[in-house]
Amino acid sequence: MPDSAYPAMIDILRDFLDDLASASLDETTIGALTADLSDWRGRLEPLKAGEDERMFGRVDDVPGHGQVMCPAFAIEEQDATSVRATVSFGDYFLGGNAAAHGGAVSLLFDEVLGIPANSGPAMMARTAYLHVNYRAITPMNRPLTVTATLYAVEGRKRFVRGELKDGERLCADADGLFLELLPGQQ
Ligand SMILES: CCCCCCCCCCCCCCCC(=O)SCCNC(=O)CCNC(=O)[C@H](O)C(C)(C)COP(=O)(O)OP(=O)(O)OC[C@H]1O[C@@H](n2cnc3c(N)ncnc32)[C@H](O)[C@@H]1OP(=O)(O)O
Repeated sequence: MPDSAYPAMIDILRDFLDDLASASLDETTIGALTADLSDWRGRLEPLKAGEDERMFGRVDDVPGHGQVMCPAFAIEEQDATSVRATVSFGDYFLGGNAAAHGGAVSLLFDEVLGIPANSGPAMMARTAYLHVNYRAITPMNRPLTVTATLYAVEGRKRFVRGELKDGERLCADADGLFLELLPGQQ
């Protein structure tokens, strides 16, 4: 995707969602925003495309693959069985009491554990289960470290563990089973 403005547009969209989530809105602003968003719906609707033609979540060389569903993480280290990345939960991912939403933490783990689960040449693997333990509050708006390691492979089963840390403090850990798809399996 050389020279595309898409990654910068996704960055602005992330910032917009953080600003929206952290704002106290008056009725005039809500009305203006509704009109602008409605205008954009009209512009985007005719551009609907099949999965293979979409960009959202499918851009390999930008953090988060160019989507805003999950916090963008930046990979610092990666090998065949493990990955380490930094991530920050913006206001859009606030749960309550200054802690990140648990669903957003799970979504992050699904994405990050999916990397070592899918790093080999074999068929793609899908998440069969993802067990998440919330060990301490996941703080907002600061760099955290997320890691994932493929620790066992049994036939089609790939077992992956992950941790989310604020410095040395463990915020959450996860254990996932990813199953290699069979030929023809969706
Ligand atoms: C933010 C967006 C950005 C997008 C940007 C894309 C970027 C690209 C990055 C890639 C990163 C992908 C990471 C995301 C990955 C997903 O999130 S995938 C979406 C969530 N997962 C799903 O939708 C899966 C839904 N489930 C299924 O499709 C099927 O259940 C499965 C997982 C394919 C397994 O079905 P199956 O092949 O029929 O397997 P089955 O014969 O039932 O079981 C095989 C064995 O596994 C065991 N097993 C199966 N399920 C379980 C279970 N839940 N617990 C324990 N054992 C189990 C069975 O007991 C059996 O064991 P054995 O008897 O052989 O010892």
